[in-house]
Amino acid sequence: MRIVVTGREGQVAQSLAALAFEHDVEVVLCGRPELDLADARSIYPALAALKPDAIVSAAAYTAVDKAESERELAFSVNAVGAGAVAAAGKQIGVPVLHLSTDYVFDGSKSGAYVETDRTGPRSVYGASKLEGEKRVTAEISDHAIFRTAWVYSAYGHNFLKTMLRLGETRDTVSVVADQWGCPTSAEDIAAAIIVASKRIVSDSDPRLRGIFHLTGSGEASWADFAEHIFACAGRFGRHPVAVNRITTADYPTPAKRPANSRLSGRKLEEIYGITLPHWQASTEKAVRALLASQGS
Ligand SMILES: NC(=O)C1=CN([C@@H]2O[C@H](COP(=O)(O)OP(=O)(O)OC[C@H]3O[C@@H](n4cnc5c(N)ncnc54)[C@H](OP(=O)(O)O)[C@@H]3O)[C@@H](O)[C@H]2O)C=CC1
Ligand SMILES: Cc1cn([C@H]2C[C@H](O)[C@@H](COP(=O)(O)OP(=O)(O)O[C@H]3O[C@@H](C)C(=O)[C@@H](O)[C@H]3O)O2)c(=O)[nH]c1=O
Ligand SMILES: [Mg+2]
Repeated sequence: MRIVVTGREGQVAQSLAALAFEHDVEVVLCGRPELDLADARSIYPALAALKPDAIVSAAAYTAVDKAESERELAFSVNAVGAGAVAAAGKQIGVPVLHLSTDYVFDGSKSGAYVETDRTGPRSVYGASKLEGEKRVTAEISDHAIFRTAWVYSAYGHNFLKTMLRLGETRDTVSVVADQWGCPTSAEDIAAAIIVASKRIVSDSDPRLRGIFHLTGSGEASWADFAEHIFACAGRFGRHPVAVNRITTADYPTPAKRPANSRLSGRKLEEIYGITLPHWQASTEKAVRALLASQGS
């Protein structure tokens, strides 16, 4: 089975490529210049040429703060581009597995969000991803949308790598303790997406289609996440770094983020039988992989 993935250097794209062999699938990454999400006309020819059995729509404009001043580009990539990927899947005749985000929610709920909860993005990035979800749903019925969150890995840019970089030169890092969510390993997402792709390709059950929440088990504030990252790094010989727990008001950013974007994984568990590992265990794996590759 050949899974064609949008994006080349992205965390999820790279993790899918890394897991292909052990899951006995072929993963082909497809990105710029042939496939440019900001150029909708490039999308169908680039994907069709690769003869996919399933398409994983993982590429996106993910710079949350920058998106506030690049609204047009964010929507062109995350909304129009995502819709064009879905339309291409429909034309080729294969399912589309699309990635979305916890930032579609406003964060005012007290418990974990379920798939049917009302959305209300607080940022341009979140709004552009929500519009992407709507377009994917409108373009192709043979789709699954996976909302994930707080993604980290040894690849690309992410909070875990930012913390390890800051920790190299500091003894204390200030991190917000009043935003809650579910840190999620890109590798765990990739494994789940491969399993889901196999299911969706071979089973026309409508219950496998629609929106699903796909996040690491457990929950954390960004400060909790940072503390755990530094604890893991300490076990691999890094000097201790303290986390100064601050509030959102102490850390102004261009984009507003939800105070609570914990996602419930119950639907995914019930329908696909998939549960991701606890974020703490996967964070330790990612820290180990990163520090081993840096030789520290
Ligand atoms: N990162 C996170 O914390 C979260 C991510 N998500 C969603 O999960 C998905 C995967 O995220 P992640 O792997 O972290 O993403 P990354 O930010 O690591 O990578 C983004 C990818 O999108 C590609 N891309 C950006 N613009 C374009 C464009 N115009 N044309 C083609 N490709 C483009 C990049 O291309 P190139 O390879 O050329 O750099 C890169 O491969 C995204 O849909 C994202 O919205 C959801 C929740 C959390
Ligand atoms: C770097 C840093 C961030 N923060 C805060 C800012 C923010 O509220 C929170 C996270 O900051 P970041 O900018 O790293 O993360 P952010 O870009 O908001 O991450 C998001 O990316 C997109 C793509 C998603 O889809 C989301 O699920 C989420 O992962 O931590 C600190 O408090 N101290 C710090 O030193
Ligand atoms: Mg960021």
